[in-house]
Amino acid sequence: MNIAEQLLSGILETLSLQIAVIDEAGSIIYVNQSWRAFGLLYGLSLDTDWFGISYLDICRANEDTNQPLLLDGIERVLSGSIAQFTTDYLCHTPTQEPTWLTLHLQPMQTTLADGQLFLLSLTNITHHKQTEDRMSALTLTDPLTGLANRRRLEQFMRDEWSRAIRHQSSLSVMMVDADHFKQLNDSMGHAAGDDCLRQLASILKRYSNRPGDLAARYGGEEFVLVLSQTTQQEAAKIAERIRQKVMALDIRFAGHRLMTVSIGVAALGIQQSQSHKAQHARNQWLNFSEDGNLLLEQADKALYVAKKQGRNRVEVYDKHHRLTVPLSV
Ligand SMILES: Nc1nc2c(ncn2[C@@H]2O[C@H](COP(=O)(O)OP(=O)(O)OP(=O)(O)O)[C@@H](O)[C@H]2O)c(=O)[nH]1
Repeated sequence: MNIAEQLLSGILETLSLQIAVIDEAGSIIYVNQSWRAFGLLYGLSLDTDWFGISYLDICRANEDTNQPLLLDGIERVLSGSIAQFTTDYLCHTPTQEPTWLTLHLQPMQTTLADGQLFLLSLTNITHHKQTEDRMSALTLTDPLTGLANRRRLEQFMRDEWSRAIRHQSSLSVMMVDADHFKQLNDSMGHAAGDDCLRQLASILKRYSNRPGDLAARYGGEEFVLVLSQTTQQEAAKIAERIRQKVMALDIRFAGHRLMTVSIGVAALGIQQSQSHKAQHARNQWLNFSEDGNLLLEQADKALYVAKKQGRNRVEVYDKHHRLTVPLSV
């Protein structure tokens, strides 16, 4: 080997990137040190002879890579129908935490072999994925209380609304608003006000344990609790318990005023029917399924009534006007 060749070989063997060179049939011609080291995680030795093994067969034999999209991408590059292919996949090795890998394949510019050669690289992107997950959790969380923020709530409502209609199950939401909070802030100070909001949030968190439940900060001193598979009556009972738990915090301000909340409850009712008319109406509702906001608006109207009626109370959206989706069975 001359100096340039030694240098090149040194670079390839030192790279953390896993590299393989494959031919038009997908057979491996070369793998670097990182590729061999990754093989250790599957119980292979560093001396494993990779030469001549079909990379396509390796992919087909592994659950993580036996995906139509991935195999199709590789085959299309090898046949020359696309110039290059990149995809991310989650790799479960038998011996370590799942690893996110980016697979990239493209033809090489070389005259070494009779046919075309291709450079295949696998880059570990687990660290980037974890950062991405942390960032997206941050953008969906309210920093003061740790509850979901409004953006997360909107996503969640859309999903739960269409799930409730599809599965013909009930869905309740409640809007919880601290009473006279401006006065509380004025008499106790903003920092103490923040602490009260955190205590209120932790009560709501306790009532949102199932996967279909969510406690969110809607804004300011207003919160929303979404309860899947919960009827209007059940939600009203929970709302009443929450109201009492807030009183039991025994937070006093402006002389002797007790911190309380007003709560508005609204629920999606289900009316089961086999009629053609009901089927038609159901399809119309399904088309309407992005509109979980309707329930929030109704809970907000009920909350307005609770405030008007003197605060520290639970109001349920008028049951004669509540949303009733006709569903076929
Ligand atoms: N400490 C604190 N206060 C907040 C926060 N967000 C909103 N607020 C305060 O909450 C108060 C809400 O006031 P209003 O909308 O008048 O409502 P209220 O005084 O609770 O009156 P009612 O809702 O009618 O009982 C305002 O003074 C806001 O400054 C926050 O993050 N921390």
